[in-house]
Amino acid sequence: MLLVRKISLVQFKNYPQKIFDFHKRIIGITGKNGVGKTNLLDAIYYLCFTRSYFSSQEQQNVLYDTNGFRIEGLLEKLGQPGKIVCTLKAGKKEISLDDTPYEKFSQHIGCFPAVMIAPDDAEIILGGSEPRRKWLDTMLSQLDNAYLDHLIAYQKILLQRNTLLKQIAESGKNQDALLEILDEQLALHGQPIFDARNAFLPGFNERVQRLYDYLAEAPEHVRIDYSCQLLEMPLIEWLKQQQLKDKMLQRTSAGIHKDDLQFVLNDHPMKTSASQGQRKSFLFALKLAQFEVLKELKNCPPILLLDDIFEKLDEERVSRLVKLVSEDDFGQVFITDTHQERLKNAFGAHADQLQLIVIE
Ligand SMILES: Nc1ncnc2c1ncn2[C@@H]1O[C@H](COP(=O)(O)OP(=O)(O)OP(=O)(O)O)[C@@H](O)[C@H]1O
Repeated sequence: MLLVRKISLVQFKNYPQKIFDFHKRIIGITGKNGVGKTNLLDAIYYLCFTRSYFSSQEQQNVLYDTNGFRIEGLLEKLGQPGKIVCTLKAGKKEISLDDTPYEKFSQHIGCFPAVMIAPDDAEIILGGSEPRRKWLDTMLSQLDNAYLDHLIAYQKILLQRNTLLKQIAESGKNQDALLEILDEQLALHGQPIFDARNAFLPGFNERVQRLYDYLAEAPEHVRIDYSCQLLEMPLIEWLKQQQLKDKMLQRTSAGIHKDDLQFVLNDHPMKTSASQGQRKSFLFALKLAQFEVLKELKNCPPILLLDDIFEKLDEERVSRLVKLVSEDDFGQVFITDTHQERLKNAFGAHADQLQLIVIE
C-alpha cells in the first residue's frame, strides 16, 4: 500500500507552518470554508506530481507576502519509507527523494501515484480540449515515464517550430532545411504519444462504463472517442502536407497538440446533452477508472484525494462511493468536508479506519 504518514508545510498557500500526521487509511479533513482543506490535499498532490493540481503558477502556491515554500512528506510505499521534499526558493524549484535531488522532475512522476477528484473537474467535460488532454496526459504520464519525456520534448520542439514559422514569415528567408529537421523531431516524439493515447482508450472505456453503471441511477451508455488527425495518416506526412499552410498561419496546424476526446452519452455529446447529475457520475467514473488502471499497472493503489464530494453528489451516490473506497484494498483516501458529523456518519461502519482532522 501507498500511505502518506506525515506532511510538513512551510509557507505553502495559507499555511505559514503546519505539520499533519496521518495514521489511518481514510483521512477525513474537516473545518469551515476557507480554512485550507483543499490546500492540504493540493500539498499531497504536489508531493506526487511536483506541481499543484489547482494553481498553474508557482507564485500562487506561496503564502502571500513571502517568497518561497517547502513541503516535506514522509510516505510509505509497499512497506518502504520515502521522504519527498519540494521547495521553491527565490523562484527556483527543487524536488528530492530521500535527500537526493532530481535532475529531471519527470523521473518522479508515477513513483507515488495519486488521483484527485475536485469540483473544478467539470471543466474536463465543459471546457475546451486542453483540460481533456491534460487529464489524459496526467494519467498516461503516471503509467509511463517515456510518455512524459516524449510530451516534454514535443512541446519544446513545437515551440521552436512555431518560432521558426514566424521568423520565416517576417524575414522571407528560406529555412526549409531547418524546418524539415524540426518536422522529423516533432514526428519522432508525437507519433509515440499518439500510439499511447490510441491504445489506451478502448480498454479504458470498458472500465468507465462499468463504474458509471455502478454510480448512476439509470442504465446509460457512455464512451470516450479519440479524435486525432493521426488516425488518418502519420504525423510526418501531415507536417509535410501542411507546410505551406503553416507558413501562412505562422503556427503548426497538425499534431497531437490538436487532439481531443469526445465524451458521449447515449450517442450524444455529453457537453451539450448530459444533465448535471449525469456529468457528475461520468466524472467520478472517469476518475475511478483512472484509479483502477493505476492500481493494476503500478501494483499499488494510488492515493485518492476527494475534495468536497459531499457537496457534489447526492446521498445515494455518496453512499456507493463510500462503500467502494471503504474496501480494504482501496488504499489511502483523503476526503474533505465542512461537516464533521456528515463525514463521521458516512463512514460510520468503518469508524476504525477513519482519522478525523479538524482544521481551525
Ligand atoms: N498563496 C496563498 N497565500 C495565502 N493564502 C492563500 C493562498 N492561496 C489561497 N489562500 C487562502 O486559502 C484559503 C482557501 O483554502 P482552501 O481552498 O484550501 O479552503 P477550504 O477549507 O477547502 O474551503 P472550502 O470549504 O470553501 O472548499 C482562502 O482563504 C485563500 O485566501
